[in-house]
Amino acid sequence: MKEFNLELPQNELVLEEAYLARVIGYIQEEILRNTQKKRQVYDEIIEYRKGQLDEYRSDEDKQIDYFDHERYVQEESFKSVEKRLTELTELAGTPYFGKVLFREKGAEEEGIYIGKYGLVDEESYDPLIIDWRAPIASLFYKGSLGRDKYQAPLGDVEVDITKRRQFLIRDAELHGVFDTESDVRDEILLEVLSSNVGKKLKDIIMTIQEEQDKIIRDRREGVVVVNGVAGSGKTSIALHRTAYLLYNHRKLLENKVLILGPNNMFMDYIAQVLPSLGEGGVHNNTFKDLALSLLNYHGPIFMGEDYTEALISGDEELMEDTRKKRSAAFQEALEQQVDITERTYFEFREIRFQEVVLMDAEEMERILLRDFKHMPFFKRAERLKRMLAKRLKDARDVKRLAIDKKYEELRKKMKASGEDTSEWRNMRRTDIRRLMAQVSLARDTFREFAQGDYFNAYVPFKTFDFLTEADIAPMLYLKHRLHGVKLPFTVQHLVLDEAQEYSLLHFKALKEITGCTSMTIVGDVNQMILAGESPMKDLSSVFDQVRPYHLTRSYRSTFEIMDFANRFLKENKIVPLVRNGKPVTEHLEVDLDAAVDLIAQTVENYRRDNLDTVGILTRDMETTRQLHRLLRKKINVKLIDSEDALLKGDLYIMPAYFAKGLEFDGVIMAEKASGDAEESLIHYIMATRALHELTRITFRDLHFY
Ligand SMILES: Nc1ncnc2c1ncn2[C@@H]1O[C@H](COP(=O)(O)OP(=O)(O)OP(=O)(O)O)[C@@H](O)[C@H]1O
Repeated sequence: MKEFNLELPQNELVLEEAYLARVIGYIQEEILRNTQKKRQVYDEIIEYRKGQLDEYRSDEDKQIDYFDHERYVQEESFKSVEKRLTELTELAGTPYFGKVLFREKGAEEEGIYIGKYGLVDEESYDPLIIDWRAPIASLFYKGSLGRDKYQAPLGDVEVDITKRRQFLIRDAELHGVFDTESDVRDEILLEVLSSNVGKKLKDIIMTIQEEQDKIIRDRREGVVVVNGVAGSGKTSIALHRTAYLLYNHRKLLENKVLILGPNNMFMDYIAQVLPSLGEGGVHNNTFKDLALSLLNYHGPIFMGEDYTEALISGDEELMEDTRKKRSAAFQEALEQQVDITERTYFEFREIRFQEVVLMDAEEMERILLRDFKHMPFFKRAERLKRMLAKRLKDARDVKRLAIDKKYEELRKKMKASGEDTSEWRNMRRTDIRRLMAQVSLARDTFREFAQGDYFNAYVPFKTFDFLTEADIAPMLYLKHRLHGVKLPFTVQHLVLDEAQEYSLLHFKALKEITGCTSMTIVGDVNQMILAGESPMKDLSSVFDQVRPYHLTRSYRSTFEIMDFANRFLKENKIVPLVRNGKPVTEHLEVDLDAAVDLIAQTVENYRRDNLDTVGILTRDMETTRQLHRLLRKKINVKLIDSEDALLKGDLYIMPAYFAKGLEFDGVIMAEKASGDAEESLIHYIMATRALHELTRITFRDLHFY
């Protein structure tokens, strides 16, 4: 690895080396202690198990009970010891990466070391390492020295920050140490950003920037909305914020965070970040999959890549329908439909059982439209059905009692006069049977009350004779309004990534279904697949306590790449962090054969430049498939033609809309020459996927064969 100057005065360096040695020594002892503890827990379990088996040799139920309980205890103690061992093993290589010196009012200067996990010397109670998520660790991520504050459980604490020091420690050795007055940045950040990406998104705790840290540590309550340019760290921020919130509100949030991303490929791409920060127990999904399972809809639906393809290829009808279904007017129309459904779904009428009126039309209307207005409509109908069933039962009991009474009197009379009573029994049975048949008939008149179907109410909104992706959020919203939709788990914090694609109805449906008031919403309004207004820009009409953030600085790409990508933006341009790289290369309007050769050649050049992952990004699926057919004769490239594909390997070809949120060391934009200004957003998405090198190749008049 690259060595940095160890630029401290000799005496300070000696002190730092000594501290590192102390901490590493302590970690190793802790590893030993925990390994023994693990062994001990294990042995105890084995011993105990043997004893139990002997004792309950003949009682299978007891044995099963025991194993259920034992498995639980075993899992709990094992989990915690194992988790700690994993953390300690990681700390043994890089125990910390930062230090901050500060003085509280009237107190001595003190210093704390910041690492991925906390560590306390159990004898002296000295905090050897402070977890980066602890409130006091925020001092390390502040933009400057001097007066500042951090949030403690009992309120803000004012401090004077006197020094901020960064360390590069690998394999328990000190490779670099710097004092930085301003943001955590400079050489370490540039070094991190200059390295190759790897196949999955990584954590950024060593180099979180102040503007990012503010969002990560913003308070739990309310809705944080981040609109940021490509590469500004939105996904990273959302995930680090999740880890931060879990650490500081574990009881409330454990297993109660839901992260929704755009597709499964993206979810897989970000899957490592939270575990690498020591956090699990978070629910992940895509909006589509979650919604379809809540809708319990298994019919055909035009969605995913087919739908996106149709949109970007300019299918006017589909675009218009999509725009319509994203609009505020459409939400209004759905509300009206709820209203119409409530008033017309059932006929308000008298319901009788023989001569008994179980409910008159007026009461039925009152129950369905007024008394239980706070409940979803079909829930009210279920309630109505239960009320009717109860009244029917009561009426039946009265009748039944009357039958019993009638025959009892008859029996007495016949007995007194010495008549044969066998006949009355049959008559009684027939009467009861008749009564039950009438009850059943009466029940049939309101049996269907509990079977309301939201889908019927949605039918008038179907534009085509099939459903499309644009119908999913409205259907979910409508189902929720009519039936009340419930998630199978509790959500206390909701994270939405790539949220520029969400319509008002998405936000409303999610808010109401989860009942969640704490959210982190991130997206880039410049990366919408179908250009238009994104409600993400102002969510105050949907949520309370909205705190918007705007990020313009990008960390992903070189200066040259960002400068190039800015061409495709009219406003809100990216502010590049100055990290220079190779110039962007363009080969415009070449013949197809030459283009294929150029792509293969560029991949080879990228390899020579030590780039690991390379993405060949096209505009649509047809170009992707055809180019893949031509390219695979020359290079081994993986075709990504489904949003559920797995990113295996290191050279891919895919349409740009799949690459949203992903990144590659080198990117080749490969497309037909068209000069269509409408495509600038797609170009922006393509260009901003690249970290180190970017090449654009356009080919003339493509006649694929
Ligand atoms: N403070 C940071 N230190 C180091 N790397 C960072 C930092 N912030 C962001 N990055 C890196 O920049 C890249 C972009 O981050 P991320 O994917 O989170 O951005 P994004 O805003 O979600 O991008 P997109 O809009 O393209 O989805 C990642 O490689 C990430 O690791």
